Amino acid sequence: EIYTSLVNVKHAISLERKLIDSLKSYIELESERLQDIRRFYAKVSHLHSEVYQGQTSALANPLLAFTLIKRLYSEWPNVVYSDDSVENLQGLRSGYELDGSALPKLEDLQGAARALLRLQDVYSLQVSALVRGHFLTATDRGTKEVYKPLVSVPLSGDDCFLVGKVAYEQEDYYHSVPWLEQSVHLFRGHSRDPENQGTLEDALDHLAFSHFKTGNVSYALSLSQELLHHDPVNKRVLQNVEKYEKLLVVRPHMKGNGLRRPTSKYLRTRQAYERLCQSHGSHPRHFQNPRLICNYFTGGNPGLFLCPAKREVLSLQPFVVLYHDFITDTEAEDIKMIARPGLRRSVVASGERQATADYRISKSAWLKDSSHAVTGKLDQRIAMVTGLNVNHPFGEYLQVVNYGIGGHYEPHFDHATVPTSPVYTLNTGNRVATFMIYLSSVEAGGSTAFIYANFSVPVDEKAAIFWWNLHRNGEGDVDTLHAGCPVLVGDKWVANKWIHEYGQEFNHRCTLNPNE
Ligand SMILES: O=C(O)CCC(=O)C(=O)O
Ligand SMILES: [Fe+2]
Repeated sequence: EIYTSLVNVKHAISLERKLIDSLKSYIELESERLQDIRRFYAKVSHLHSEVYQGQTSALANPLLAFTLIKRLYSEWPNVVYSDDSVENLQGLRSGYELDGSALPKLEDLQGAARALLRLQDVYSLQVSALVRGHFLTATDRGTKEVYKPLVSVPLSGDDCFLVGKVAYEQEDYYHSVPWLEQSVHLFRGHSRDPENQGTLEDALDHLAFSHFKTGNVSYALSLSQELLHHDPVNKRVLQNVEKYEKLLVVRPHMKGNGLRRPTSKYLRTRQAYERLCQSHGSHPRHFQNPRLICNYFTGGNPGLFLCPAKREVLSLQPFVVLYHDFITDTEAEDIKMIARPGLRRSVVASGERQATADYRISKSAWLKDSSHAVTGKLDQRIAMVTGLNVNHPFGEYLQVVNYGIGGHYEPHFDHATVPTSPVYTLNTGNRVATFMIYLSSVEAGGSTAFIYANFSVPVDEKAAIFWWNLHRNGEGDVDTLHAGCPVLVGDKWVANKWIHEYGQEFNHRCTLNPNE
């Protein structure tokens, strides 16, 4: 899987660079081959126009007769049956196939297309602008540019076709329609490029059917008629046209029921989630609530006297704090470097087991090897600022996460909510607290959103965020429902340290008060 981590996407660039080199040498070889053929063509046609001049008498010259026979016997076959073009093509293909296992697969293409649809939804992006390479979001007062790329790369008709087709195949016509509209628009009046998979006819076909499925029969009819214009004997389309015409006779004003966004079973909290993702860091400030303080924090720990933690209290219920400049650039780079080889598709708890899910798109690695000085140092610092015991198994190993294209983690709890959860396999109780370090910045998107608590925290490079997942009585705090918003632009890395209940008996008092 490439699309679930930007590390892999970056690797794909070097793959393509190699392919460009081999395409260049293919073009050179083919040009030489064509040049040779052209020279032969020029030679023979010159003989015919200048020497024979259509007169067979010229063949009285034995030299001309000999060369004619030689040409027909051996020169022409050497040209006609040449293997050179096949050899050149094989060279090109073997360069491509050599990297076979590292090349994107269908699931990558579909995953990347779904990422675009997700970004379109969560950030209310206009498809027509996206297609032109712009990130415009619809607001009450018109449109706003959420991100201004250095270079805007427009999409082609075929690009849009593939995105629309992914939605179409999921019977998601809300998304297939705008993408296929763009595809049809871009394909019209263009000849077919060899690299394309779809054609104007394909796009018209899918778009017409999407409209038919959503009840817009008259539009489905006119698109099908346009399609017949290009492919007049297409039986299926001829039948469709007949069907649509009959339907319109019965109900001439049929307009369709409009496009409705498909409901997702995970997103009961979708509206709040998307609002928080769009608002780009919307936590209340200390001037709005005087108890939300910023301070240099030591917690009485001598280890912090010389360099106290820069602590900002973001929320009191649930209790969430942000530690600015928690990690140095070098430490963040070291952690990423150590984690890179171990990155695997992130999983989520699924009953008693763990499984991949569309609602968490990232790769992650557990840093189990305590021989790395940097992980030990971080553990020590986390223990100092939280006052908690983070040694394994009271703290889990550091989990380093790299998000992929449009990577996200939809609203979830970090703590176990069922007794069978894999969280309990350490036998140290539930995850009482989360300590999450931002190891990178991002250009746009990717905030951490607290859904019920109604605030979001933008990715703040080198900062760390801490919150209690459990109430003091050990019950899960539903207010901690949180999410990693889709990364709009950038390469987002975080590291999670989950701290468990056991081992904290003298550090974090529990309570017998059932309401606390
Ligand atoms: O990436 C984020 O902002 C949140 C990640 C998260 O909640 C998790 O990994 O459990
Ligand atoms: Fe989480």
